[in-house]
Amino acid sequence: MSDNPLLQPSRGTPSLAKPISSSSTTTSLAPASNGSNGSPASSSAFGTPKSSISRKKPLGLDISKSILKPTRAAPGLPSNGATPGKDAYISEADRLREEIANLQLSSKSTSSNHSLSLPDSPVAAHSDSSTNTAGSSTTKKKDKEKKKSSKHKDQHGEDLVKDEDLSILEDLGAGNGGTVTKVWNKKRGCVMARKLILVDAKPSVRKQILRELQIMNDCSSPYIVEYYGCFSVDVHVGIALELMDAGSLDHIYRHNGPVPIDIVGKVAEAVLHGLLYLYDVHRIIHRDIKPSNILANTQGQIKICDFGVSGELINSIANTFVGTSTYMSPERIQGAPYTIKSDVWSLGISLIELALGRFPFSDSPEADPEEDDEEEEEYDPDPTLPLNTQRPKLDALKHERRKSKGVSLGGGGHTMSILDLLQHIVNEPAPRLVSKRKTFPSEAVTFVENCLYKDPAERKSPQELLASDWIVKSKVTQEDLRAWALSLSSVNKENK
Ligand SMILES: Nc1ncnc2c1ncn2[C@@H]1O[C@H](COP(=O)(O)OP(=O)(O)OP(=O)(O)O)[C@@H](O)[C@H]1O
Repeated sequence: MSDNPLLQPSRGTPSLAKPISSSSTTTSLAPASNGSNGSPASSSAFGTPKSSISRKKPLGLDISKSILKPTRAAPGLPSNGATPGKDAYISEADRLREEIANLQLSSKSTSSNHSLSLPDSPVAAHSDSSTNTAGSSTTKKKDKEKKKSSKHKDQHGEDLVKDEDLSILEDLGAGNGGTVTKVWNKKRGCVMARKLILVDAKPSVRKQILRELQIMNDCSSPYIVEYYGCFSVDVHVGIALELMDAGSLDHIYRHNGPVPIDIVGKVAEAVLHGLLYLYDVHRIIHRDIKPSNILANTQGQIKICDFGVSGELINSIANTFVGTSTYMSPERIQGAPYTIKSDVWSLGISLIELALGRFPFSDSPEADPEEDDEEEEEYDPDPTLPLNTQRPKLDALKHERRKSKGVSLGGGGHTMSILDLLQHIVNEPAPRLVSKRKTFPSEAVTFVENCLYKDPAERKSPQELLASDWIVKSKVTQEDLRAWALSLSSVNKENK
């Protein structure tokens, strides 16, 4: 996932939408919206780029934090002198959360303009409009800055999470924007995930990015990956996050096969709660919902990350990749404003992907990995087609699918380019939750259909979806989710 904590929302949206609209009847890019009402976004709301067209990067850095909700750090690591064990880690992680929460409380109690009222940050834009009247004095501003700067300090004036306290344990993954490693926080005695994003920006912009990221401090939800802090590391911006020890859903299905449909239902529920929390409480639209931004842990929790809070970060990611999300809704591809219903579309695509174990868009239903053998028999190479449109040999195909399931743009002998895919999303019927080999519950099929109406007005809202039968009648408990997470081969391997 990218740092949608940084970053993901509209990764590359503009640059992709433009070619499409020029080659089809699609509309040109509209100004980004900051909310479901479709009104034009303010310059900073939700980290939305001031001009979405000029943004090279996908939105959506991740990161979030739920200070008040206990989540267990991954087991198996020694703590500072304490007997290694689950309880030791829980208490360390909780202690850190409490410490941050206390700092927040004291900051808030001394001023209504607490540290999240940062200039140019999404929340800042929001809260400034209500609390900052024309007469804000210089003194007040200074006080505000002071509180901001103490936000991540402990009672000794030290940063709560500093890069030098983190020792690298292992790589967790890499996305377009950065790399993620599992780290041991020597000072706090707990494990964390550290995301490093290569940022191509001058020091002042870098500082601005770090300020904007502080908004994640204010996120507190059991459905949002917890944020512990951020810091500068050479040319990188580092973000310390809650370690989700079962990993992201894309890794999970790639290593374990399709996710059981009942578990997919709980994923849907968790993502919807997370989206609603972000929107209702912080007026943030996630903008980059996809399996790699949905994470699970062995506590049986499912959380989202990588929502875009820092426009500066999105703008400054050094990676030259001009990405786009293949999970983007048709209206977004056509340049319509982003709304929470765009996230609902991305959720629908992600759910199909998890249930089938492959990315749903393909020009051949035979792209189902379970059906590789059939494909081999049916494949009939056409020597008149260019080499790069020929289907590769089965072994290579299988290898490629294993490598790139989830962003599979190919199948059936042809390779779909990213522009073809975006055209396909706009012009063809939405994918459905169907498989030749499995029958899914009708409630699940209907739920996904409701996520994937191409017209956002018809598409259901998160509230409506949460009230649907598939969610309401689910009998899957958190204990079941825990058992599922513990059964994953990737998790088992880790624990050996
Ligand atoms: N908090 C976390 N706990 C455990 N694993 C994580 C965590 N955050 C990220 N990861 C792992 O690191 C991988 C890389 O994450 P990153 O956000 O850099 O990119 P991405 O979301 O996979 O791709 P993209 O940059 O295209 O969005 C994720 O796919 C996930 O497997």
